[in-house]
Amino acid sequence: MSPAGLHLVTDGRLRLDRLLIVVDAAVRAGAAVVQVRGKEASARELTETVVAVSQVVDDRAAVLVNDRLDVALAARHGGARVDGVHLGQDDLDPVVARHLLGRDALIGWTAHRDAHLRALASLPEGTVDYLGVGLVRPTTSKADGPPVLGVGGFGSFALSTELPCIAIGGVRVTDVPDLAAVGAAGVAVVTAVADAPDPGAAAGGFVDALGALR
Ligand SMILES: Cc1ncc(COP(=O)(O)OP(=O)(O)O)c(N)n1
Ligand SMILES: Cc1nc(C(=O)O)sc1CCOP(=O)(O)O
Ligand SMILES: [Mg+2]
Repeated sequence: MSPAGLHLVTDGRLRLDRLLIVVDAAVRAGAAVVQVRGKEASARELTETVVAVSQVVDDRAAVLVNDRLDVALAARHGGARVDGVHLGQDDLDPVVARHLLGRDALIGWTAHRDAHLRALASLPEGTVDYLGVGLVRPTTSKADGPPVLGVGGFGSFALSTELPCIAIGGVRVTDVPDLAAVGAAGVAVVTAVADAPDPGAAAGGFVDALGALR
């Protein structure tokens, strides 16, 4: 399963009915990955959201769970197709996630410092499939986010790893050509799609911009 393309990261502020409309529009437009993120949700609420997202997505995109390996496993146990997880540096060990989710799962890890690359190098080969690297620009979607790298900082980081790097943090559709030119395999967005007047059109803009550069 390839991590390349547009990742829609869901906006935990949205009600479930609106969230599913945004997910459906983004996937219809060609988003490759939907990452379900709900920082305030209980494990049970987040599992219900993952199951509902998985039903809407069907086989049109990969479904990942942000942070919560337990939720990914619970949703799978309930019969939902969950393809993997996106883990941060403070989340469960990706080695444990790989062990529990299996060889075919898609596992992403957040990285934006040299120390993260050293930690990556200490993992068994094949543990992590891609890196989420940001911030590209300031964002209102993550409290206490990491420092802004800008496109140049993202590019330097991407050069120092062989794993595909997904750019995140305030990414706009007009950033895509520059990000792709410095090595982005894809981009992950919350606001640029969820807050757009027409989320499907916004997602389609990203998909077209990424596709035009392949
Ligand atoms: C694609 C992608 N990249 C990075 C992140 C950030 O993950 P994390 O550091 O765990 O921060 P939270 O999303 O948990 O606030 C991501 N979610 N997706
Ligand atoms: C969830 C998340 N993680 C980031 C990181 O850099 O680790 S930035 C981010 C939020 C991205 O949302 P938007 O597209 O609205 O800026
Ligand atoms: Mg996290």
